[in-house]
Amino acid sequence: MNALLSVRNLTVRYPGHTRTSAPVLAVDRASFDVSAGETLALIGPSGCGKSSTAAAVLMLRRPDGGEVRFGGRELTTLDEKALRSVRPAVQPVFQDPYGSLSPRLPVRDAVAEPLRVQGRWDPVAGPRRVAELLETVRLDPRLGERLPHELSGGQCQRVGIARALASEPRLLVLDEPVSALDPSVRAGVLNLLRDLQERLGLAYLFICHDLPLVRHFAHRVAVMDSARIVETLPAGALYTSGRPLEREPLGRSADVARTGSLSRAGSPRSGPA
Ligand SMILES: Nc1ncnc2c1ncn2[C@@H]1O[C@H](COP(=O)(O)OP(=O)(O)OP(=O)(O)O)[C@@H](O)[C@H]1O
Repeated sequence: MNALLSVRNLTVRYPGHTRTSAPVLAVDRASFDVSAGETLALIGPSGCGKSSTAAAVLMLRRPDGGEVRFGGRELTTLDEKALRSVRPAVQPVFQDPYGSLSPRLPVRDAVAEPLRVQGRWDPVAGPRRVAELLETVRLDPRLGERLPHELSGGQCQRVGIARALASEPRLLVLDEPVSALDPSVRAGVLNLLRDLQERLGLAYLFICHDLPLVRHFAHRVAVMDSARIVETLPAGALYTSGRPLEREPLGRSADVARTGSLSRAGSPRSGPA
């Protein structure tokens, strides 16, 4: 099966922090595929390059090398005008549910915004579509009147997902989509994402620090360390029955895969979270 997203030798560099310091190599020749209906998790210690990879896939940052092929089109060579026709199909969902919404925009306008920006707003069908999108993410359409601060974190993240769905995407880049949420509401949002994937055949690039959650939610896992993808494996192979899986040593990332967790500081914790 042809991959929906095919990334080859992706390289992202940032300028050095001072005029004399060397550039930061944030992503070093990363290669991976994501198919329709599939979730590929991107895991690794803090600072290893996950968000930079996501930003390059979203074309929020032009890569410094490599290819990002989406739906058969090579994105890195497209100019901004050509990219505009592709952007709706690749949508982000970010970690901070409040930060990704404008504080003064009622929920219904936040969800309608992509339709307006893409010239697809219709005064009759538009409000109906917004209500339908809110129902799709299991929110009462009457919440559309509210401002983001009048919603819970979980409700706000559902609005973020509804807003992404308004563009009729084929790939969602989920950058730690539940890590800012109360543990009691995480499962609801993840179940929603899984149902949407099944119904709509969405592909997910899922950035996450929580390995038990990755094992539960993803199909495959790409392990990043120091800007490189060091291994890609089935999510079920991260570890089995809570017992460490015997694997060839791979340095820090292998420790992470064995022990089942990552700390924000980048050092693995001593056991499954
Ligand atoms: N705008 C920037 N300018 C300079 N360096 C940056 C910039 N953004 C990220 N970096 C550096 O690039 C490297 C990769 O950062 P990135 O945010 O992609 O990692 P990450 O794996 O997503 O980390 P985290 O899990 O903490 O979010 C880090 O060394 C980081 O300091």
